[in-house]
Amino acid sequence: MGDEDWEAEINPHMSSYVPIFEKDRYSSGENGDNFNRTPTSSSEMDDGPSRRDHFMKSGFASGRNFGNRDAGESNKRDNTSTMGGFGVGKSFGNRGFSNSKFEDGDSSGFWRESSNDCEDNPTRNRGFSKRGDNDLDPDECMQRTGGLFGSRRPALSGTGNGDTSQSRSGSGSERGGYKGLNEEVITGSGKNSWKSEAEGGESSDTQGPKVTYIPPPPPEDEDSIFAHYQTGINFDKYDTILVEVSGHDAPPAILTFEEANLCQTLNNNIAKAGYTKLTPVQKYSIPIILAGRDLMACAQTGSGKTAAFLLPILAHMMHDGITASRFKELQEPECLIVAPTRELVNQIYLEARKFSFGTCVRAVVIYGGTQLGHSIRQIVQGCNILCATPGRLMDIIGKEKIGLKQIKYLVLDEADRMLDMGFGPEMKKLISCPGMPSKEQRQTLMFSATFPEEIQRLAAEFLKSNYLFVAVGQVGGACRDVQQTVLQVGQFSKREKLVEILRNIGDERTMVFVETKKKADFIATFLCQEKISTTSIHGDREQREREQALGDFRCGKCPVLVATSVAARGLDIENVQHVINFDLPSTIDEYVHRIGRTGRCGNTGRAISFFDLESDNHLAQPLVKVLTDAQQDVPAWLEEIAFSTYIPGFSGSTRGNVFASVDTRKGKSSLNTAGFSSSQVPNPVDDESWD
Ligand SMILES: Nc1ncnc2c1ncn2[C@@H]1O[C@H](COP(=O)(O)OP(=O)(O)OP(=O)(O)O)[C@@H](O)[C@H]1O
Repeated sequence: MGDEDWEAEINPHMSSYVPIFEKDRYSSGENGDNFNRTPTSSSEMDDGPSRRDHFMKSGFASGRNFGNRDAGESNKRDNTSTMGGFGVGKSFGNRGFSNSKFEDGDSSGFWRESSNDCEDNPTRNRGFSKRGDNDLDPDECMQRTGGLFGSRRPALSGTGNGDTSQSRSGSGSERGGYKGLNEEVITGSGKNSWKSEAEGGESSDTQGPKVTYIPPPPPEDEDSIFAHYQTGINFDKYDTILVEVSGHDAPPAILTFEEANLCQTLNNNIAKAGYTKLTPVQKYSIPIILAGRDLMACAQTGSGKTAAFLLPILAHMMHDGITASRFKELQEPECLIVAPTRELVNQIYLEARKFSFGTCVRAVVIYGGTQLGHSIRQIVQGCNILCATPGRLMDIIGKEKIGLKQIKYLVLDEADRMLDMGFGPEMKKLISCPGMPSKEQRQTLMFSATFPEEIQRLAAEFLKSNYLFVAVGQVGGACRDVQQTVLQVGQFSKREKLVEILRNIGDERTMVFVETKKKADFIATFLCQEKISTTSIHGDREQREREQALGDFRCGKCPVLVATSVAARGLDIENVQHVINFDLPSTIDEYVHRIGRTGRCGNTGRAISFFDLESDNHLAQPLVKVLTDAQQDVPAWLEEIAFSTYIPGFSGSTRGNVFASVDTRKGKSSLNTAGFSSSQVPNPVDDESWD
């Protein structure tokens, strides 16, 4: 069927129900969902029993979600409770913050956990951060031990709140791990013989309350669908970035959208999205995907990787034809896109919806933390492109609402994360699900800004042997449009420094990354008390709260977003001018992703990192390399630490290969093997709920 035929098949009634990140959209309530009311500070205070349970389990009698408040009236209200919720402050308050309200309250809450979360942790000096935050949550417990990829988590013993962590960890694995704390429990089915024992164990529906959250639908009007931000002054500099393609018989790059020879509808959508010029990763990836080749592509953060895979996939689908998008109990999508976080899959979905506008292709998004029935309802209405987080995807496959027989395109966004110890086992299961076409029969595409060598080797199992590898510029390196500053700040001076910086920044949008979920709440609350409008996002927050936080940040209501690494990858938020690493992450890859939330699409941004001599020395060497490669100033003290810290396996050169991450088939080493790649070190967000 030709392009035009497909374009004629527009279904004006095709509706999709996914969240958007605008506060006004959270007032639905039409589904009768208690959690779906317009959230106000008071309503958030007024948690239902399930949430209270949740907080108790997390070691917070109350107030752990106070970081979600903006300053002002609600803030005043919050403070009272905050004293109860976080009212400990031993670790912070006794050191230079003696007047802090956090000092009040009983010591059973934050302090006990903060002794693990926030105090210096000598083990980090070795680059193997012992994650003090025992706050395992069941979503995260999907990262089970065993299997090919081993355990994603470091040992849990010997840390403060051991009872909580161990019991919760244990329950997570018993349950097979696909559950979020409040997710609906899926009863095991005898038909799911491909499921592991652990998954088979996920049969109890007595574990926690059901998730009832139904995300509000995104706006359907064309202006909203095509809303976009401007490319920045450095967009044209992309042309000067070196690109290397390896593998045999790579098709030549294209220079313009016209050369891609896409159908008229796609071209119209590209124009409406404001795209006039291809970015380098698009110039190389689009023809490769159009030629039907498997691809592993590494390109810097914010340089357009999403469109690089969506456009050629859509072009193929328009050209080859798709199963009609109509109501069916079992849907068989042609394209499956998986990504590590809920917010990211939703963002990819919105991009897919934008580029497929006016075509017969129906994109659907499903992710954890939302009502499972809602996900199923979205799917059965028709599904050609499925954007999913791994846990929810496996649930839905287990429920036999999705068949994999028709999959022609499998995309792993943030592929290194999808294949590491955390999600790797799920991805392996996915490709061995009944019906999933073999790698010879499907096209597999992997994208990321970082791609450690050993993960590339694992990736080979998913890809045809003749896959192509595209490396754009300093892959695995930081985007040059981000001005990076590293400051030496001790643990107990960090809050003071943060406030000083934020006061100078004013209202400019800023993401503040911290190490743990509890610290995210704590710092957000602290900033609110300092009258800095702040919200927070992390894996302990309910999905409704996460989406509201992102919405408040996007629209500028709360210009400061305190986040754990759950927000480090992929999120594309307009006008984020600053990233502050209040705590540095454990891995250099994570650092690169975090600072990539600013300086996107040719815009400039700033990243400030607090380097704590007590805990961050293991990062000195790779940090010096990243700074040098991105032509940033390297502080002399950092260089000194870098050279005095021996790290096995690190090349030592700060002027190494132009391509920081290279195709492992060429046998070269990569930046990310500097002793700190994400697959080698316990993941910095081991305590996180990702999907
Ligand atoms: N050719 C283009 N012209 C104009 N804008 C573009 C173009 N390609 C992508 N963009 C915009 O650039 C922004 C960043 O794109 P995208 O989110 O795909 O980056 P990314 O490379 O996937 O980043 P990350 O590594 O952080 O996931 C988006 O707002 C996207 O719409």
